[in-house]
Amino acid sequence: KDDEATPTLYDRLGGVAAISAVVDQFLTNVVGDNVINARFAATVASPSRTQLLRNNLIDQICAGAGGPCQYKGKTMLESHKGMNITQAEFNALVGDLVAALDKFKVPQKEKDDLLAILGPMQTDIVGK
Ligand code: HEM
Repeated sequence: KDDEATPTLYDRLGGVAAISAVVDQFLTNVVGDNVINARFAATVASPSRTQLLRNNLIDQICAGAGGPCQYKGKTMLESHKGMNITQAEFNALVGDLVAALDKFKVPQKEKDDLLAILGPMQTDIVGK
């Protein structure tokens, strides 16, 4: 029966409102993270650009988790090409995301499931 099906990660995370709150905390963490915040200086200096990144991240996580959103941004390869992002920078960003998930007490299973969606994107982001 439908209502006995395993809920999607989207539902288990708490829907788009909960995802938006995590993304906002994540962006706050990134801005305070000296390992990577210089990468986002131009973004943070522009409210419209910050807004676009926020919306793209929410849509990306919502859609990846099986929610009713559509990611409208560039591919991960396109958006990070030419940046030469290091593994250490990638790990720092993931750490900022985990800290945001922890702040909202997202359970280990849901953290693992989300990181399993985002982790493989590393191949299109690091060293490009
Ligand atoms: C799993 C890891 C990551 C994900 C899911 C991710 C996701 C995204 C998304 C959705 C965008 C917007 C694409 C668009 O504008 O169409 C973006 C842009 C960007 N990302 Fe990442 N990213 C990741 C890792 C990183 C890392 C490690 C860095 C650098 C330390 C980084 C730096 C940037 C920058 C500077 C932009 C451009 C923002 C702007 O247009 O103002 N990303 N990323």
